[in-house]
Amino acid sequence: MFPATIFANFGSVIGGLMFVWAIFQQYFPYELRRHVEKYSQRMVGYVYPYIQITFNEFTGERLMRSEAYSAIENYLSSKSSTQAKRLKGDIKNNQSLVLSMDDHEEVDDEFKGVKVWWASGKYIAKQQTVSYVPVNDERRYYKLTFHKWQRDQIIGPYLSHVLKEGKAIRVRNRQRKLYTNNGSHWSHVVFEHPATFETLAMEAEKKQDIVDDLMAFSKAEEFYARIGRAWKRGYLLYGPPGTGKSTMIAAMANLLEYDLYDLELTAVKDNTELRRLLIETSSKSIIVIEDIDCSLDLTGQRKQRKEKGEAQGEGRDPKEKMGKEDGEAKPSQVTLSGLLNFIDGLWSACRGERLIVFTTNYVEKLDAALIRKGRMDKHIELSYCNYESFKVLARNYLKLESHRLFPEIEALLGEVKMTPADVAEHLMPKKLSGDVEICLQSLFQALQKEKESGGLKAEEEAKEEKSPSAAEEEHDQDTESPSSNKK
Ligand SMILES: Nc1ncnc2c1ncn2[C@@H]1O[C@H](COP(=O)(O)OP(=O)(O)OP(=O)(O)O)[C@@H](O)[C@H]1O
Repeated sequence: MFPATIFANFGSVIGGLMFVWAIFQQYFPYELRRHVEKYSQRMVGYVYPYIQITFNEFTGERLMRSEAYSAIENYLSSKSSTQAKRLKGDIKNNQSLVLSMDDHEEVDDEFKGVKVWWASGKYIAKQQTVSYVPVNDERRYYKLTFHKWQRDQIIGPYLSHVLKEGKAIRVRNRQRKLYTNNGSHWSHVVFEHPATFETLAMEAEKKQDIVDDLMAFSKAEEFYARIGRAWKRGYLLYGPPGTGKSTMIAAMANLLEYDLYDLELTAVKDNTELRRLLIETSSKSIIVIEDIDCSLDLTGQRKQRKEKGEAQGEGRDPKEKMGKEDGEAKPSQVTLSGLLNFIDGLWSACRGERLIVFTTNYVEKLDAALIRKGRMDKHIELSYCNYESFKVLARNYLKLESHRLFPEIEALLGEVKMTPADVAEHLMPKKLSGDVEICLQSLFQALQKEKESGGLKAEEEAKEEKSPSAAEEEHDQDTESPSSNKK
């Protein structure tokens, strides 16, 4: 038979079937049609060896965007860019180009030796009866097809793998945020601090220990679930102003790719407001309470806002640093017990991983209840610049590994207390062309001047030996469980 004849016959058969279907739809009652559809689908089911699952973009009565659909979209984006012929491109978070497969495309995937197929599609939804705004009624979906023999493998492990991976990709691609509370509300800006653990001036071993701890925490979801504890960890960073506490927090956020919530306790009205603010924080975040000693006093009462600057002593005023306005002094209402109750109770009930970080310049002022084990799991001391930290700064600022002045600077740093912030100030080139010699000379002279003006470490240590402070006694015991407060 000629192909033309075949096409003619085929066309007339299709035409005939369509005619019968149209008549059937028009003259037979809905109930009968439903039965015919049901049984014909069952018949197909007996011979069709595949299972299909559809994931619609919008679900529920209020047509919320489905989380599963977004996760699948993220999961498929890398496969789409290598397999699909027609792609859609979009810029997400103002930064990265995200590709996904266009409608009616298909990609395949493999999971533990089992092959599956994903197809994208769309259909036009029925018009809503009342609509004052133009409605885009195209509804998209992904359809997953797999062999029915693999039902258990795909519906269980494969789908949870897809959802988990898809969510992880979204977290990696998202633009991270720095939240600050203006009274009872969080407002945010994009968080783009460049600090990393590589650029942080600190002893290599201590740094590695912190990085390992953070990484272990971020991967410990199953562990926390097994032992029945909330996936939370508390850090206390203490040390003089300018030793890098804020820089370390930024490095932590960059390492874990978490958001930052900078909680200004003195701007919070009472415990109820505090609770609300903390509950509003999202998963994968670091909640920071800076200068905790200035926000809560030892009796557990919050200090008045005016007092905070005064209590700061030699430290810089954190309000100044965060660019916050100074308000009028208000009666204190946020209490230490309010904060502790939250850390122990409600906060634990919030799903997802969170770190809480307290910083202080005066660890000895803190209440024992606040920093006891279980609340603050890790205590990290940031201290004056030593030679190892100086070498990190010299590498960062001057791209220097060695120099004839290094031995003299090493000797001086052993004798003089200078913060990494001050050392960094000297190493900051005055001109962009950066004269290494000028910077090192400037630091060398400053250290010498400091030594001559009596800032000798040895002298101070000798004095401290005569009357050891409560803080140091504690610190000697164990940096993992530092000072309880000696009132
Ligand atoms: N350990 C460090 N490593 C690298 N840079 C540092 C370090 N410490 C301080 N700096 C530099 O000094 C500046 C001030 O440091 P930072 O604000 O982190 O200190 P801080 O201990 O948080 O001070 P404060 O107690 O006053 O809040 C930083 O912007 C950074 O450039």
